[in-house]
Amino acid sequence: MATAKIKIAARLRPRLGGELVDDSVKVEHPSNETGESSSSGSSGSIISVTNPRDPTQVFKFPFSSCYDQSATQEEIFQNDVQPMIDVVYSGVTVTIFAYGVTSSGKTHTMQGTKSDPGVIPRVIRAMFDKKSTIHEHKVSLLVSYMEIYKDEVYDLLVTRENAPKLPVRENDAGMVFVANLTSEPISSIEEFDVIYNRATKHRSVGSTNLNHASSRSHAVLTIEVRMSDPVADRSLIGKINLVDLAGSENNKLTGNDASRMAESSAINKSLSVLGQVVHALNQGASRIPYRNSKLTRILQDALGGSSVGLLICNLAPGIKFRQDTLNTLNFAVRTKNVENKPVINERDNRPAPKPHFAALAMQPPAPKPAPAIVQAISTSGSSSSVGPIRSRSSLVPVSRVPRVSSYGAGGNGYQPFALPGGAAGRRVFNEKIKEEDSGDRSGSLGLGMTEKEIDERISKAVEMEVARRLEERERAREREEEERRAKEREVDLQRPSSHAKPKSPKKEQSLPSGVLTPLLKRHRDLDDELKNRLQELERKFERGNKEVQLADVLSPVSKKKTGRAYVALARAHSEKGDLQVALDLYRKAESYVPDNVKLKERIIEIEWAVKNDREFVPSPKPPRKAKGKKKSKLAKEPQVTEDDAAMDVDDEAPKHGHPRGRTAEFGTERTNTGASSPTKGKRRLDANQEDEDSAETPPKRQRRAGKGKAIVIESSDEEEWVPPAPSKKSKRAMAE
Ligand SMILES: Nc1ncnc2c1ncn2[C@@H]1O[C@H](COP(=O)(O)OP(=O)(O)OP(=O)(O)O)[C@@H](O)[C@H]1O
Repeated sequence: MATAKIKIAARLRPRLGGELVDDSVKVEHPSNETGESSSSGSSGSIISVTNPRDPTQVFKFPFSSCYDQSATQEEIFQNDVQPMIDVVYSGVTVTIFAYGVTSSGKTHTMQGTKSDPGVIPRVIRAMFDKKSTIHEHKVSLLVSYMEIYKDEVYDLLVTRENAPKLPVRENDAGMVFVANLTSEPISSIEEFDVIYNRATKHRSVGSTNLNHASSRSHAVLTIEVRMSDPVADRSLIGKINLVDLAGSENNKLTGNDASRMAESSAINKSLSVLGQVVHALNQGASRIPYRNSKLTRILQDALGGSSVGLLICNLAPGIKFRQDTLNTLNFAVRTKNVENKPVINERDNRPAPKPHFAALAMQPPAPKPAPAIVQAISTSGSSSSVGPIRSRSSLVPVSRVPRVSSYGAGGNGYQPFALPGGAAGRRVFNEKIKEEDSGDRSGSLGLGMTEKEIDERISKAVEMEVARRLEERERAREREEEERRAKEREVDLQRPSSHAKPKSPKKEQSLPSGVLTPLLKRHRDLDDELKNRLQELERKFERGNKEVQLADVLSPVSKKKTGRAYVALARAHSEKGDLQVALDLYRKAESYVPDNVKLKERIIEIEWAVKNDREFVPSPKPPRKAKGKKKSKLAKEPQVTEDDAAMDVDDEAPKHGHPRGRTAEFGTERTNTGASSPTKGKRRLDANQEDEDSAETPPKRQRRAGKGKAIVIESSDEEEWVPPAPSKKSKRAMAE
């Protein structure tokens, strides 16, 4: 199947009033034969940025289209967007997204102004122009518009008061869609304008120091074209997703207040996941973290999926934004290597014979690869014969009726990013949709079932599956137990009679009744306990698995930071007495710093306290009692509490030296000792202590921590470890 790389266009916006003039970011065009530099958007252009650390050095970023301050909206549209319209009309999904730091001109590029319209109004005009040239098919256009605000999806076509948070779902073919998003038919540009202007007012916009009308959400406008061929009884569905991302924000510059900060953090987080997704795709990772944010989940098809992509990188000029410009350009460089496998989205509308229910489990035929036109606009030009499009199998049993968009059914369950694919497998569903049209089932997903019913079915299926697996495991465990008992019996029988224990079969038979009852009860109790443990293990595994998957994609430094954050939270809960919550948080921390021995010890201690319903008091380590020279040597060492040791999750700190400045982030907080330690009531979380520990000899370690801790684990009554008084003999030896 043909592949198409995401095309990149970079656009440097003009200086705004009050911005300083400098040349730190420039667009350079190649010169033609007459020595004049060619126009914006011509191939061979580069963006050059001076190195913030060394002004003599310049970073150069070549992209297929680079637009300078003088570039017009029309130029960008003609060069990069117009060719996509034919792709959409060939039944392929196209995604165009504007990316860049706040105030870099994303909204200006995508939306523009009345006097200087941007990509969106131009696309609409081009879509209607193209429509008017098609006579052999019945063509209809539909619009849907959503925003992702603080990681929740809202429909912009309904008023905000009526707009619930919309769930993001995945159909059986692995395509992601936003459930219950409305889509309205549009028959003219004027009609679109009315809908769009009304919807744009619903979008979350706020003022920051950098942009008085800053987008606080990611907005996705989708125009869908449905072309039905009445002769062949099939239809093609093309889509164009126009995405105006919110800009990444440096909060030192934005001057955001608390509520803006919350928005900003959601924006930055989703953009950071976007970066991780692109990185993982470039690395060929087995797991791409699409699910870590709604934005990436919704853009899944555009990133490594089956749509054709164009990324417009918006850049703000000047030194003030230079670091952001470099970040944006680095993101663009990585995105340019992402390969998609575009497919034609075709439907067969012929009615199918009533199927046997087993046919519902049938895999839909592989979608057709995209036509040559996609190749023409692809910058990669690479093509390979890899298998059918990426499609993940559903977790739900195959007999479940797959969900499809309510094509022609009033908009519920509309799939802006889904490619429902081929023909025969879908006939069944089309028929069901028709059946549903005649009935009145509001909230139905086009299958004669309401969403609630489908959800119930899913949870039932999942419950049954879990019950089945547990039962299977239980049976396997019983079998093992039975085998073990049989072996034991065999060994007993083979034992020579001289060594025979009183537990001979004869004796067992002669056991008085009543003796067995408590034994059987105990066996049942053990059985129950085992079952509980199994369930707990299963829960732990699932929980751990999620964290481990997340930890997989983080850098070592981020892992440690996350681990520390969890430890700090856990400690706060432990101090409040929320031991179960604290325990969960410590376990989460462990997923990020799995090798931290002290953390493991802490987990064991709290597990013990929770299990035995005891209070958990992280006791301070008693001051060391030493005499003579030894005492003065020890007195110089910083006193570290037991609690410190367990919290220490940073193992990268230097072996010697003092707490570093950065440890203040998670590394300093009040001790509960009030001891006159050199940390003056602050607790260190750096690695010095751990390193010192590991340098100690085993007996010394045992004396210092192991022995005291072991007592705490074994018995909560003996929390303090007091060194034993030296014997007379050792006193004599010391005196000598
Ligand atoms: N090419 C351009 N020509 C003229 N003005 C521009 C251009 N690009 C951006 N601007 C102006 O710069 C300001 C910021 O642009 P815009 O709101 O589009 O940024 P943004 O990247 O969408 O910001 P945010 O992420 O905060 O929403 C606006 O006043 C806009 O009119």
